Amino acid sequence: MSVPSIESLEAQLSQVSDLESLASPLENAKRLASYKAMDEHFLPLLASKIPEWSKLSTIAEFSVVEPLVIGIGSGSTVVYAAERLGEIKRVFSQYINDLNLICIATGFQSENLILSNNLRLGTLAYYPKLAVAFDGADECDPQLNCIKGGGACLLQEKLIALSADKFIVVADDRKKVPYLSYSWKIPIEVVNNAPTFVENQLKKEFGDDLKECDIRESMPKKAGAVVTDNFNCIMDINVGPVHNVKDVHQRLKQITGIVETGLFPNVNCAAAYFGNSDGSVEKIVPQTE
Ligand SMILES: O=C(CO)[C@H](O)[C@H](O)COP(=O)(O)O
Repeated sequence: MSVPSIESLEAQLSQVSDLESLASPLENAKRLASYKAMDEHFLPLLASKIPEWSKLSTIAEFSVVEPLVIGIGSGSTVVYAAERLGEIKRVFSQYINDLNLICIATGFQSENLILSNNLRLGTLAYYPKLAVAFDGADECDPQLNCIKGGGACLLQEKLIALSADKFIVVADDRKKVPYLSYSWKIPIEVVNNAPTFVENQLKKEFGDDLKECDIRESMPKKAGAVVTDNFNCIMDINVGPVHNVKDVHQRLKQITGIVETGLFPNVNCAAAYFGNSDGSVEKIVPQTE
């Protein structure tokens, strides 16, 4: 059997337009954005690892030597990114002995996503350098600064995003905002006995700009506060519109008891894909000043 071209394998991947419609236009939009992002950022990476592909004469002859390390985030949108990666692995594994594809999770949900799509789970300790990380966002501004943490995974999400050569956001179009804290509060991960201390420090630091400061509750599923994968709690705060993302992040970070903030000033976010309910996807790359 001859080895098919990479392009013909890519053509074996499902076309979103041929897939059964999901429960709502919003879910279709999330899937569309995720599939497009995965195709545009993972497939070229995979192709670059198998440059001698055309010279192979037998199937299952080739293994990728260097691990391809990918971050898979949390939330409801990245579910479709993991699904697409699982499909790519399935199709290419017909011809490649070992893709050597390792996925790093941003938390409990993300681990299950990786495993349920038959992807190989690795740890950040063992694979500290990622080629690319895919994740959702609660808000994303034109410079691709983000608010994350709607699913309380912000600490691990930031570790994974910053460990990657590039970070790719997948979202529906509700997440595209002119500036951060447009409609979302900022989640902050706080040591679990420190919310009162932190609130007092926030009042000192932000004065009247601190409009809301709530401990995130788990009710009705559990009485009491949400406990993160790192056994901390989450506070959702409103300090007004955030225009200088780095500055607000740093002012929060210097408060003892705040482990991490859900503000993600853009360091390596290369693109954001926003799925629209009309079936289109808008791709945004950072604006240069
Ligand atoms: O930051 C997150 C979890 O901590 C999520 O990525 C964010 O909340 C977006 O979720 P969704 O894709 O469900 O809109």
